[in-house]
Amino acid sequence: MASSTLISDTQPWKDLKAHVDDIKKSHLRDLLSNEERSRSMLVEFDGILLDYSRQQATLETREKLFQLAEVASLKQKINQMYNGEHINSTENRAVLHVALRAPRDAVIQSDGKNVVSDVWNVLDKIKEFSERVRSGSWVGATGKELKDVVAIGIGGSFLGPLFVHTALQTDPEAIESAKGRQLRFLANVDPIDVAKTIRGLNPETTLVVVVSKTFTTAETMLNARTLREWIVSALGPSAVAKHMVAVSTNLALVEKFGIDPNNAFAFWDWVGGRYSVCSAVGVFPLSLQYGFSVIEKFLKGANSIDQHMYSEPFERNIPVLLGLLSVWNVSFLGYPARAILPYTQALEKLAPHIQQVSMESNGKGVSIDGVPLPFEAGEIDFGEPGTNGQHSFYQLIHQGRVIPCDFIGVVKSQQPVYLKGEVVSNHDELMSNFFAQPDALAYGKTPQQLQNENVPQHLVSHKTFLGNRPSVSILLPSLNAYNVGQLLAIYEHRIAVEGFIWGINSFDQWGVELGKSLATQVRKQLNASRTKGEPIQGFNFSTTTLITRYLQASADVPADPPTSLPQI
Ligand SMILES: O=P(O)(O)OC[C@H]1O[C@](O)(CO)[C@@H](O)[C@@H]1O
Repeated sequence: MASSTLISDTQPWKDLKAHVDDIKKSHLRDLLSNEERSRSMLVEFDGILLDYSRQQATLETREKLFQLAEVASLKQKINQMYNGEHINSTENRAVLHVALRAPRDAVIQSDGKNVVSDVWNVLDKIKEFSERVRSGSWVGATGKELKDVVAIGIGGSFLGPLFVHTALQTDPEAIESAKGRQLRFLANVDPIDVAKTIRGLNPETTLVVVVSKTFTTAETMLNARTLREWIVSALGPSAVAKHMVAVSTNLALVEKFGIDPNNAFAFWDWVGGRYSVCSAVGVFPLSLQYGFSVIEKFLKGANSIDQHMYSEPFERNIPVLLGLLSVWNVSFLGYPARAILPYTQALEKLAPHIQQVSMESNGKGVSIDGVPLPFEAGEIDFGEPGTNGQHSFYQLIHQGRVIPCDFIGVVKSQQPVYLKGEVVSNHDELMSNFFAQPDALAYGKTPQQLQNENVPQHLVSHKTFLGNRPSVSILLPSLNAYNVGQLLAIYEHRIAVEGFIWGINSFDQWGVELGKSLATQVRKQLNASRTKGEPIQGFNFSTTTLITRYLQASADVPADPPTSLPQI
């Protein structure tokens, strides 16, 4: 396929379009009665079991998707990514988050340089520094141990680390290694978030980590200045050297801010913000909390999937299969959303993280060559852990819109509970739902079944479930640092596969810029109005009215307010 050809102009795309009618004629109820088909839709790798037999797809669909992958040059694109080619063409950057979790002796080149040695130099520095803090040999300005860490960052400099932290909080090994320590995150510029984050913390025992790839993000920098003020007002200006450290690709700005670059942990422009959890962005704050050895297992888990993605034939390649099926659901069956439904509370921050990775990566309107797409790319991701979600939005999933679901279950609970007299453990109860829901969605319930159950006629249509609603089931052996790394990499690669097929650039994010620059204009006018009484100008009637109302109603805010730190 010529590089400027849209994927939708290719024969395999057209074949899949034509195939939709055949698929829509069959019901999952019937497809699932074919055991041979179901068997061939099970894939196992390194303890993970993927079952995609509840997709509205046959073996013929799969074959056609492989033909689409072929014409989209999927294998070549994966290789280009792993070989450090500048596949993020609009920013002229390589995309090498796989290098962040490669073993020490691996060789991954970018621009003629083996980046793995740079990665391990930073990992060694993280290990050394975090051990000093954890052992109490690095202390605060008043000689007290730094037991509490606040990581300031937003978007990719927040969501991934929060997801991993939340997952590890229930892992016995991680709990043990985090005893007596606290890790908190500060993302939103809302002063309420600042107040909540520092509530109950003592600056004397707190280490603040400013995490920002660019070190220019407005929210992060304002929060960093606020917490610097919190430290300085309690301990004096010299305390910054002991209480503030940074993670960034922009060490010059780190220094300008007043943080010693020796206490900064670098990463590189070939790491996209939303793909940065395996860089110092995640590894540093998480190592402070759990110790480097726990976080190294997380990196090893991600690396296991990186190797699988690179070398496994597509028929058994978990991220490739998932990516192709997502394209099938979105672009052919017309289901634009996906629900991420982990049946473990430990993964409650998986969906928020994947929202960014997926929607910032694939929410694009043009091809990588800048040609408007004649189809809609990207997926709307949302989710909640089961069973909570069942009591929230599952009604819509069962009887309203068709939303392909990812069910994620864990064989061994990290915190099993067995109550005397109960028939099943709490974990069995949870997993009963994990096994039941996909079949409820797939089979549904027919009017005939309801009539056989003597349901009154006027309720039959209300109680009917059409079924034929697709899902995948992913079963993990347990949930520890290693498995969390595997799961992260599966989603990262699946999203890349979707983008490679759609022929878009999954690694830039120009769509976040417009709102940011408009906010700058508003900020300037708020300032000019408050300090010089200038009228609001240059906006439409609606925006002018809203801003003016805001200014009038908050007129008691002094033009040059005294410094105050939020307190709740
Ligand atoms: O790490 P930084 O540079 O502060 O950026 C934070 C986030 O902001 C974004 O640019 C979106 O606004 C994300 O892509 C990024 O993860």
